[in-house]
Amino acid sequence: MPALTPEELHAQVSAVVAAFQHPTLQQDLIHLHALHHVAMLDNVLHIELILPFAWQSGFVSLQEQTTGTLCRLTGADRVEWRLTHDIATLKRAKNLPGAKGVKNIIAVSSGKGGVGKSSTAINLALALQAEGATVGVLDADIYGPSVPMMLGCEGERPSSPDGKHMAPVMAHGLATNSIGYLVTDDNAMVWRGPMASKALMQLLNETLWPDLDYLIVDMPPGTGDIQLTLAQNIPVTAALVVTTPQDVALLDARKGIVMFNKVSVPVLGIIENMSMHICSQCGHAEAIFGTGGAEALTEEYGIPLAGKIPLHISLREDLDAGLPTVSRWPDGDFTRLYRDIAGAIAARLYWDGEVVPPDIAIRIL
Ligand SMILES: Nc1ncnc2c1ncn2[C@@H]1O[C@H](COP(=O)(O)OP(=O)(O)OP(=O)(O)O)[C@@H](O)[C@H]1O
Repeated sequence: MPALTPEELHAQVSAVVAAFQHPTLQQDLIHLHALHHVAMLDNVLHIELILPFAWQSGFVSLQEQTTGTLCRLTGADRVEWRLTHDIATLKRAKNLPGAKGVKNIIAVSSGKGGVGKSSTAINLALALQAEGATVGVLDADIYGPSVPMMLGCEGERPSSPDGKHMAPVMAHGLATNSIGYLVTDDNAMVWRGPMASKALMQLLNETLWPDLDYLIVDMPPGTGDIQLTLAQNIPVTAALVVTTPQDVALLDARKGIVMFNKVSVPVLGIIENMSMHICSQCGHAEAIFGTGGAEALTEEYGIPLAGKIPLHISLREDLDAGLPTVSRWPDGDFTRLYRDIAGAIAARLYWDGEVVPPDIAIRIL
């Protein structure tokens, strides 16, 4: 096969890459300006992509689906792929100035306690990381700060390099801070609303976050004053509402959606947790909390169903061991599920959002 000119090579690769379809792509990769570099060296085709949202799973599909065709069309022996992420900063609700070092904040909330908001927040944070992003977690769940326990770093304390700011606790690659690192016993439980909101805003603004693509904020459950104040003041890009399929949880999830609407925070999706019980003995799936509720909610508010996570004993055991499922079983089925949800969320955040210049993080230490 005669060697292609660089222009011909670029045209061939562009055509194949442009034809690639994936649920996360609302425009093809060429229109997205993702194809950064194409070259043939020693009969190895080098292709570099730059994506504005966390896209590792999409990248794997692209390689699987196009490598053979590309070799055939270009005469290359193999393809050397490279993906770089340059995650876009997206417009925040009410154009609030961002938190230093943080590109995008995603609030994970629930209308009521115990639906698995923290479990979902942590596994999604780890899944976004696995998808190629740098991620942090702010545990704002003042009434049950479970993030330290779930990440296996109970008893740790953030250090302070300057006596004013806190260096986050690093756990499983995530930069984390939690009221649970700072307040022992049940002290925080008795804080009144304004005190709690102030403490949480301080936690957000006085943590020395490393450059983060996404900061997941595990919100306190419910829709009271604290939640409303936080939803209003945290520079959130979008929110996720976690619910279970029971009517009572759905009723509260509805209140959560209304609360975010009130303060102009877009709700990116609803996550149905504990949607099916999967028996650890026989694998039988049973809808012990009912079915169809989250779908009804998504229809009513025109908000997408971001995903359904089953109720399974291993998800709880992993968290109790301080080794969340996505971290403990990187190739497991539940990890696949969380990564699919995370990839879809990252993409939707980008497609629904408006790209703004990142804040320049200036910190005086
Ligand atoms: N899908 C699931 N399968 C099995 N166990 C789960 C699942 N989701 C959550 N759990 C378990 O349920 C319990 C409550 O979860 P979690 O603490 O995440 O809820 P929450 O909504 O954040 O609660 P709160 O708001 O009261 O802090 C935990 O023990 C957790 O491990």
